[in-house]
Amino acid sequence: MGILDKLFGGDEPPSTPQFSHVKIHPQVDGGITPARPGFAGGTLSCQCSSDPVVVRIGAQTAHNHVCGCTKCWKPAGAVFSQIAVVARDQVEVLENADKLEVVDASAAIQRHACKGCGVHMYGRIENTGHPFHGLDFVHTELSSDDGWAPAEFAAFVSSIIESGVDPSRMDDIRSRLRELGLEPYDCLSPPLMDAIATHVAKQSGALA
Ligand SMILES: N[C@@H](CCC(=O)N[C@@H](CS)C(=O)NCC(=O)O)C(=O)O
Ligand SMILES: [Zn+2]
Ligand SMILES: [Zn+2]
Repeated sequence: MGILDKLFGGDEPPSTPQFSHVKIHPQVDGGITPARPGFAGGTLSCQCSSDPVVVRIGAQTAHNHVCGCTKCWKPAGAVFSQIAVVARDQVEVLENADKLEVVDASAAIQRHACKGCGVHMYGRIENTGHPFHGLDFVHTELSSDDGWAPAEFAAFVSSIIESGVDPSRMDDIRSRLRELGLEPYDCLSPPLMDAIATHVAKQSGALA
């Protein structure tokens, strides 16, 4: 294929990780930017053009990943969300807190969404017995600051079918995730699943 075909379209789609017709999420589709060493947080803003909700995150996030579940907020057109955790005491609403509402009070993760644009600004676990109590869930793509920890894996991949993705596309989607270095799992990653199981075993007494 000549250079003009490559630039302006030929028969074969380019196959480098930067160019794929399988779209996952805007933060990973063009390749993944590494975290900046020493990065210590920033601010998130919702998508309202006036009076946006602004949230300060006072630390680097951990366990960033793309999530295919139906409950996490996704930007328009994205098949996956991108979500990370940070200690809840590092999350502070700076502006327009009155625009926030909890989308589903019965969910384990209470997602505080903007009533204006629908973006989830943070998800909080209020159940003190939950394995992830103390951690808030945030979408760092809502920040214009550079240096956030990038996605490391893909969670709840099969769940994208529940949003209407044709099951016949799953092989291509899992291949693309692996190409991007995002190992696909149908629940959380093994370290996080082990952490949950350890917590449950300690609560039941099966582990000391
Ligand atoms: N298949 C379900 C999975 C939902 C689910 O379990 N989501 C995970 C990942 S965010 C979770 O921890 N949910 C807890 C919650 O939503 O409160 C769906 O897509 O709705
Ligand atoms: Zn908004
Ligand atoms: Zn999710």
